[in-house]
Amino acid sequence: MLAGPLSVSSSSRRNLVGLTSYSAETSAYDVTALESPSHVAEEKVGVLLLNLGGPETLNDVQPFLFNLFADPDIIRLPRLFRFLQRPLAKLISVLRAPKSKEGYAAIGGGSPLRKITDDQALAIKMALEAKGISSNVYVGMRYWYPFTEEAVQQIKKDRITRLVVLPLYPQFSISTTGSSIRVLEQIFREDAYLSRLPVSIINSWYQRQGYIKSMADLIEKELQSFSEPKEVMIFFSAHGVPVSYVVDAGDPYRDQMEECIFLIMQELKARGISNEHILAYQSRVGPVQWLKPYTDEVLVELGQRGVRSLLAVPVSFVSEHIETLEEIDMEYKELALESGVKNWARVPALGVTPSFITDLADAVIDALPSATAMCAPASTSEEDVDHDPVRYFIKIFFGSILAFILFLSPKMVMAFRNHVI
Ligand SMILES: C=CC1=C(C)c2cc3[nH]c(cc4nc(cc5[nH]c(cc1n2)c(C)c5CCC(=O)O)C(CCC(=O)O)=C4C)c(C)c3C=C
Ligand SMILES: [Fe+2]
Repeated sequence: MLAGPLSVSSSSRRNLVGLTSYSAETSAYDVTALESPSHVAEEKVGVLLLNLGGPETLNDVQPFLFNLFADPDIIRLPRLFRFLQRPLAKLISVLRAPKSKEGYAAIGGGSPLRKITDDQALAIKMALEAKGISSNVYVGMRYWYPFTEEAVQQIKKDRITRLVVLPLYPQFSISTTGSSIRVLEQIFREDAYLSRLPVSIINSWYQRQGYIKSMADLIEKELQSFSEPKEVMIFFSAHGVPVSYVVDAGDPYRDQMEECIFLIMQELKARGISNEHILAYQSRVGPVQWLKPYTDEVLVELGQRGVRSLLAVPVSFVSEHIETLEEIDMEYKELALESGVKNWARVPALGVTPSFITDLADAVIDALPSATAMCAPASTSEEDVDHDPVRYFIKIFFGSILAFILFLSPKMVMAFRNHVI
C-alpha cells in the first residue's frame, strides 16, 4: 500500500488535543482586544505543531519512506526530472526499507514520534492554559499519521479564528520546516476560509532563552554521571542535510546550528562549565556530499586521538526517535567504544521537559499578535510548462533514459540501501 494523505480515516487517527475556546477574561496576548469584547468572545486560538512523523509498525516503514522520498524538498530533482519524483521514491523506498526496518525493529518495532508529539501537544495546551490562553493544539505530520492535511481539516471544522504554526524543529531547514510550510501554504491557498485565517508561523526558535537553558540543564545534569565531568568532551550531533541545500539553495540550517551550539556553550560557560565541545552531522543517506564533519568519522578520530569520555547531545530534534535511540545509542556508541572511548553517555531529548514546554508556550503567545492571512495568489508558471505536449514528451523521453542510467547504477543502489558509513 502506498499511503497518501488522503487515505486516512480521521475518526481512528484523531489528532486534536482538547477543545476549548478562547475567553476574554483569560486573554493575555492582545491587550487591545480586551477593549472589543464582541470580537474577543468569538476568538478561538489554534496551535498547529508540525513534525516529521514516523512509521508506527514495520509494515508502515516502506510507505513512510515513500512519502519522505516523494517530497521534492527531500530529493531535489532538477525541473527536467521532476516527473520522476514518485517512481524514484518508490524505488528508493523499496531499496532502503530493509535497512530502515532493522533500525525500527531495534527500537521496539516503530517510531515513538507520534506518542511523544501528542504528549508535547497536551503539555503545550496546559502550559498555555496556565498562562491564561485557552487553545486547541493540533499535530500535523509531514510523512505519516496524523498528516498535516488532517490537522488542517480539523482546524477548519473547529472554526479556529487565529492560528500559530509551531514546527518542532529548533533550526530551520528547507528539508524539514520548509517542506511542511510549503505543504501548508498549498492547502491554505486553495481554501477560501483558510486563506483568510490570521496565521503566525514560527520559523525557528533555537535562539530562545528557554530552549537554550533547557538544553544546558540537560547537559549539566548528564555531565554529573561521569566520574571526571571536566574531562568529558561534549559531542553535539545534528541531523545532516546535503551540502547543496546550504551552498546552492541558501538553507540557513548550518548557520543556525552553529549559532545554536554557540549559545548553549555560552550558557554553560556562564554556569562555570567550560568543557571542550565539537559539532558533527549524522544520518546521511544517498550518494551526495552531506554537511561535514560526519559524526561517525569524528568519533573514530577522537577515539584514536585519546579522548576517553564523550557526552553525545542530539541537537536538531526535540523528541527521541530512531536516530537517537538506534543510531546514537547503538551504532555510534559501539563505534566510539571500539575506537578507544571508555566512557559514553547521551543527553535525552527534551520531550516534555517543563522549562522547555513553558518556553514553547511563550513562543506561541509572542507570535499571536502578528498573525496575518497567509493568502497569496497561486503560482502557475512551473505547471504551465507541462501543458506543452512536445516539451512534455521530450522531458519524459530523455529523462527516462538518464534516470535509467543514473538511478540503477550499482553505486546508487548501495548508497540508498545503507547509511554511507
Ligand atoms: C532536523 C531534523 C532533520 C533533518 C534536517 C532531516 C533531513 C533529511 N532526512 C532525510 C532522510 C531520512 N530521515 C529519516 C528519519 C528522520 N529524519 C528526522 C529528522 C530530520 N531529517 C527524524 C526525526 C527522523 C526519524 C523519524 C522516526 O521515525 O523516528 C529517514 C528514515 C529513517 C532511516 O531510514 O534512516 C530517512 C530516510 C533526508 C534525505 C534529509 C535531507 C534532505
Ligand atoms: Fe531525516
